[in-house]
Amino acid sequence: MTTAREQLIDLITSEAVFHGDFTLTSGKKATYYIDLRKLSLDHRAAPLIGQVMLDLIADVDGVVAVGGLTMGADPIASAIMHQGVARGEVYDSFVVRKAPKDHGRGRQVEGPDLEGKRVIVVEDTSTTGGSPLQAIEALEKVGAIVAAVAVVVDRQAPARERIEAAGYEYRYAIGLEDLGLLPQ
Ligand SMILES: O=P(O)(O)OC[C@H]1O[C@H](OP(=O)(O)OP(=O)(O)O)[C@H](O)[C@@H]1O
Ligand SMILES: O=C(O)c1cc(=O)[nH]c(=O)[nH]1
Repeated sequence: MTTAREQLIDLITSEAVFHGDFTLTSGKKATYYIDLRKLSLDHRAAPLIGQVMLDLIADVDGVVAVGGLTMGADPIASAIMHQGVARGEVYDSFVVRKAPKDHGRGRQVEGPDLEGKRVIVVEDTSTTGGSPLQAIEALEKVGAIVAAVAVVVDRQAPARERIEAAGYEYRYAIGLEDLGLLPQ
């Protein structure tokens, strides 16, 4: 029987890798784009993402919540939360807005109160690591303790180096080699 990770790799390879000329969040150019939103919002793939990410973060102690910079991170955090409940591993989820809300409570981090709580920043695809670093800045402003950054697909651009240089643990579930792609 194939594992959840193997099934997820098959789905990403066949349905979420697009070839062409792309501009990335960082402004870098690339000849392929991994559109994980296409799968994190898909009923076949979302439970697999939840399971693979639960396995990835299982040994990080004392974590009460997972989430990241909206919107790529949002369905990843939800998948972890829902699959976690099914496994008896309880995580809440949170959403970090790209900027604080300009009305209501003016929050940038939405969800449970995270002051003094250990959290994991999640991400769908990581290239430069700028998005998780932005999420970390907002989380630390509300007093959260970031235990690690956990990513579904790592593009082998400088995300690991930047996040580790900033003092945070970085781990990922699927690398370019798993998808038959070369770093750019
Ligand atoms: O490692 P980085 O250089 O930060 O790039 C990766 C980010 O880019 C994508 O999000 P995008 O900025 O396209 O926004 P979205 O999630 O709102 O679609 C992706 O979901 C990551 O969050
Ligand atoms: O760097 C990015 O912006 C990026 C690359 C990628 O492959 N997929 C994605 O969603 N964002």
